[in-house]
Amino acid sequence: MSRDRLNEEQLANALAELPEWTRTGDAITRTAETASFPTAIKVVDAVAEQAEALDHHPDIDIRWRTLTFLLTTHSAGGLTSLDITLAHLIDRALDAAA
Ligand SMILES: C[C@H](O)[C@H](O)[C@H]1CNC2=NC(N)=NC(=O)C2=N1
Repeated sequence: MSRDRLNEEQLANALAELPEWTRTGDAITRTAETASFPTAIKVVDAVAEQAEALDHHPDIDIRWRTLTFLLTTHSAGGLTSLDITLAHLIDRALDAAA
């Protein structure tokens, strides 16, 4: 999968499929409240496994049962298709825990 930065048009198209995500400059973020702290940790564990498989890692903020994920591709200095792929996987992990 490409680690090239997405252009504005590619990014707009990709973000149209990710309504829960907010663009903040060169990153996208999603905050989600889970049912409990153990559920939040299970989501983080599932995401960690997928991030390893993808060799692409989110910044994760854990506050009791609220998780914030921040995605960017450090090596590219911006957003790439890896961030879009990981965002969809995180959406799926959150849905599965709901
Ligand atoms: C060598 C390895 O591919 C790199 O260090 C990877 C690991 N995970 C990564 N994760 C993220 N979010 N950005 C990167 O640039 C990155 N680089």
